[in-house]
Amino acid sequence: MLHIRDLVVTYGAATALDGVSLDVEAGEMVALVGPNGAGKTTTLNAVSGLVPTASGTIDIGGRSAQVPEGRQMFADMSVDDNLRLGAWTMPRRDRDTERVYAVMPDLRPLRRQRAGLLSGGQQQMVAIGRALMAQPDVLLIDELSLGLAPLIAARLIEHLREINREDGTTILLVEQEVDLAFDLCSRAYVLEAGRVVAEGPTDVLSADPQLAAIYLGAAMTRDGSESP
Ligand SMILES: Nc1ncnc2c1ncn2[C@@H]1O[C@H](COP(=O)(O)OP(=O)(O)OP(=O)(O)O)[C@@H](O)[C@H]1O
Repeated sequence: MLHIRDLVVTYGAATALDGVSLDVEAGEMVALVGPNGAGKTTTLNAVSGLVPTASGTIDIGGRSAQVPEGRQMFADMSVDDNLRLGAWTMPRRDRDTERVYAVMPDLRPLRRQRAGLLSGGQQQMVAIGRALMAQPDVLLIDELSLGLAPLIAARLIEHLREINREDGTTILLVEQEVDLAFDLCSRAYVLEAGRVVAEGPTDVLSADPQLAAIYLGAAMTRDGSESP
């Protein structure tokens, strides 16, 4: 579904991605993890066409939609109108927000609320819902749990599981909380300094003590500080 080969992205003189290759098959949920500045957001932005690529190829076998870091709500607009914005390029008949409420019923009672008044977790649900309105084959999610309480983040993971199960939506998840990402995803890529340094089934990766010590533990706490 998504095939990236030897991708290089530069920002001026700085190389953010230095030959990244990754594959996400249809219906798969794959995690992209790694320390701050590894190039995770750049990878998603390159797939979405938000940053130019210097070389390499990106093949998507369908439509992609990105849930950006920081949610980016239109605070004065209702939940329903925020959702509809995700489908602005679609025919009018495809702008029905019911599809989102069906997979995230927690949002339904909030549909007329101003998005700016929602909690962080609710806003993240709207951000996911807005991306779903574009009926993507591949959902690219940047920092799902950032700033959220663990229970709320776990609830969002359940929603993603449901979205994947219901629609077969393929998911590429960038997430600092490795446990959370590995709970959802069966495979992962570990990025460091613009390169893939490890990849494989998440149960194998998390059982690798060297990898855990270097990439999946100390370097990966939510606030970027070292864990004990
Ligand atoms: N707009 C930009 N201009 C210049 N350099 C950038 C820009 N965006 C990112 N970078 C640099 O590119 C590298 C990769 O950044 P990126 O945001 O993709 O990493 P990340 O893995 O998503 O990090 P984080 O976990 O901190 O969000 C970093 O060195 C970063 O400083």
